[in-house]
Amino acid sequence: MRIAVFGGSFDPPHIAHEKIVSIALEELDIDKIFIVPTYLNPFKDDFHLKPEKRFSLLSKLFINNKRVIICDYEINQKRKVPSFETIQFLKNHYEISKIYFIIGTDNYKSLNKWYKYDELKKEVEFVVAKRIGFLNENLDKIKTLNVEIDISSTNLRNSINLDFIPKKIKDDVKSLYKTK
Ligand SMILES: Nc1ncnc2c1ncn2[C@@H]1O[C@H](COP(=O)(O)OP(=O)(O)OP(=O)(O)O)[C@@H](O)[C@H]1O
Ligand SMILES: O=C(O)c1ccc[n+]([C@@H]2O[C@H](COP(=O)([O-])O)[C@@H](O)[C@H]2O)c1
Repeated sequence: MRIAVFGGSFDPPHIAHEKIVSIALEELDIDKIFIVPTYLNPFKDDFHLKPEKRFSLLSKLFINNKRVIICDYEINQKRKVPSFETIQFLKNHYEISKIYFIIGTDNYKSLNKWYKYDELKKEVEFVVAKRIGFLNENLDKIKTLNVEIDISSTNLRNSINLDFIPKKIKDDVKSLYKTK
């Protein structure tokens, strides 16, 4: 099986995440995409929505797409999980012949600080989702995805604009932020 791994905080999921998945399924030669919500990004100090909630929002969002798997490995560890470890988990559990790892331009810049980066880059091919507002440079030798939606979860947490929340989970996100 050829796969793409799309890891992220998804705190909350937004329409750029949805678009990344649909472009990846269309443009990468893959059978499935594994979306892996973090328990907590190794470089971050806290999360906002609980991991189980972020997992269930993603599950609802992609429920009808058989090529999308929402993977609970990281949230079940209840700690920061380096992507290298997640890749080992996937390789041990599935017959995998190719792994793309999708990240946005912001993460691409700090990749060399990731845990066991030199080993990780031998196991996966990084694909960069081009992000408005970041310098999308030095990407000529790399596969890219043209996302072109200027939104981040941070902006959405600061002021929830439901226009940027995928239709399927709009009501859930609305009530989550009302009750917070
Ligand atoms: N608008 C976007 N364009 C391109 N890539 C994106 C975009 N939003 C998120 N990504 C990428 O998708 C992955 C998961 O994103 P993440 O869950 O961190 O959302 P985010 O909007 O970056 O959140 P935050 O503002 O909390 O960092 C990351 O690699 C991120 O760089
Ligand atoms: O492995 C690492 O050292 C590492 C350091 C920082 C970020 N990551 C991963 O990068 C992905 C994107 O994270 P985020 O929070 O920007 O959505 C997510 O899968 C993180 O686990 C991984």
